[in-house]
Amino acid sequence: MLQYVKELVDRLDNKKLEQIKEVATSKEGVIGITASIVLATAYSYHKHTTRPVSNGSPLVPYTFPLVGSTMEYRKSPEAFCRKWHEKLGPVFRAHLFGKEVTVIGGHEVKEVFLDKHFDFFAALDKTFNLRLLTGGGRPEDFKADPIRKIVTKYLTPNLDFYTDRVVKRFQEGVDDNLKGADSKEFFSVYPLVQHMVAKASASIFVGENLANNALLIDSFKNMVIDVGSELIPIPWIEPFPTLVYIRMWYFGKNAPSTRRHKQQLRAAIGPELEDRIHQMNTNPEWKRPNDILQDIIEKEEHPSDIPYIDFIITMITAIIFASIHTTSEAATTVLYRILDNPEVIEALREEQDQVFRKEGIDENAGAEVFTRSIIKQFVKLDSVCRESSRLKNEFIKLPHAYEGTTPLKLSNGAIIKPGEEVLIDIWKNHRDPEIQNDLKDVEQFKPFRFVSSEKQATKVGEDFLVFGMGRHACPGRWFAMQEVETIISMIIREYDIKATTPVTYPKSERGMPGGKFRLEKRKL
Ligand code: HEM
Repeated sequence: MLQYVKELVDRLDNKKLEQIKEVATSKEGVIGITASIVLATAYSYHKHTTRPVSNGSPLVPYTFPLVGSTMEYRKSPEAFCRKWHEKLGPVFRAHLFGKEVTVIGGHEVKEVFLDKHFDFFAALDKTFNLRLLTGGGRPEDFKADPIRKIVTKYLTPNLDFYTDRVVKRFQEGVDDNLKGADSKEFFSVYPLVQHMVAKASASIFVGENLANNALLIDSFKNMVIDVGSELIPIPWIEPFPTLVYIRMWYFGKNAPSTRRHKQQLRAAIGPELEDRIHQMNTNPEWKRPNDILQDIIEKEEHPSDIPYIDFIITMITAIIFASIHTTSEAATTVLYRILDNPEVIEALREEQDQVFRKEGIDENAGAEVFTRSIIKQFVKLDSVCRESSRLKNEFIKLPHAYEGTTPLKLSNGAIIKPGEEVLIDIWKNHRDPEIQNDLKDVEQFKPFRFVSSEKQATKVGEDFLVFGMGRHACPGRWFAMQEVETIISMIIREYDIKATTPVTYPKSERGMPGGKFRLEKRKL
């Protein structure tokens, strides 16, 4: 029945969805939805008695249908992963987030990441559909492929070229926060690095001029957080894809924060776009700005059936969603590890001095020395970044939808049916000594363990899944890690940093490390 309703909603246009909203919020609608939920629950309860095996995989037993094992997982994802891996092995079935799914860890993750029939974005769309959430664009414009192409063609090959402006904007980001003071205690790392990342990324994505626009920077920083905070999972909705879908659409249509960000992006990018097109058409002397926006204008075809500005805003929105929060969170994770292990700071400063001496760089030089080729020589720093990311609170995530047309049998016997989703168990692979190539003390943070191992922080594999793996592995990872490593390099070179309260690490799947810290200009 629910599948039928889902298909119905998929075929509806916005006007009809408005009508559904009216019905859903009426008294009769509420009674109808409640009755459907009760009926579906009863049906599901009847169907799901505790079975030892499901679709060829051992099944995590659960008592209550619909809820399944979600509560057990959310109470302590780590305990859940540990317990069920020990009992059931690297691949098992579990009723999580509203449905039975196959959870895949161990070497078998390759069978998902390397199979072209598995699609991360198709699965993500069901719980985080960017088009619905931002209330704009056409379904095909919010796909990964065009964004992947833009990142791969225009961003990654030009990272060296962009170094100067990145460093300048990082510096500005710190100055904005210190407001002329030499020292300040911060409540948390995230807002500081998020501001730095947003400014530097904006200067590359939409250009130097727009990176000075405070409202646009506000959207770069807060769009993802505002949308994400509206989507805190509601356990009673999760089992009903149609309700999840309506919730996203309703939020995208009506939430004041969505409207604000859409308006801010349009108000900033619209006039800039008009001006650039005017200049390109009329002024042969015009100096072409070097940024991703200009690359898109000149080299990307735009669909003729949507206004040009909508196309551009859709692209920029998708890039913002992929890049700003992810990179800021990564930098936050690394910086807290360093604050928690202050001896690392001295080792990293020594590494900088050694590289500077080798390259004949004056030891009093400013942050502009952190070019890509210099950053690449900071192997200790890179190891700290990989190790911090390996131990991050990543548990069971990265849903992948199986888009093959016939059932697929994994090597362990698990059957994946067309249309089903699998989830990846990052926690297991990041802590399994065998997968980790016989690393010792896998639970411990050992900052320099990857120094001589050819395992850079951007090197994906079954032992490092932060950026996914295979042909859809994150194409922005070189840019992201360069930003993270430049931020850390700059901060430790120019400031003394010290945790002023104990660093805390989240035990749940949401959240980041926390704790206050002090930044103080170094007296060299
Ligand atoms: C530390 C920061 C980042 C993390 C942790 C991260 C993580 C990920 C992950 C897990 C995926 C899915 C991979 C898969 O399906 O196997 C992904 C895909 C993607 N990421 Fe990132 N990402 C980061 C930064 C960025 C940046 C800075 C950009 C762009 C400038 C970016 C653009 C993309 C795109 C376009 C895809 C889709 C690739 C495809 O499906 O072909 N990411 N990212």
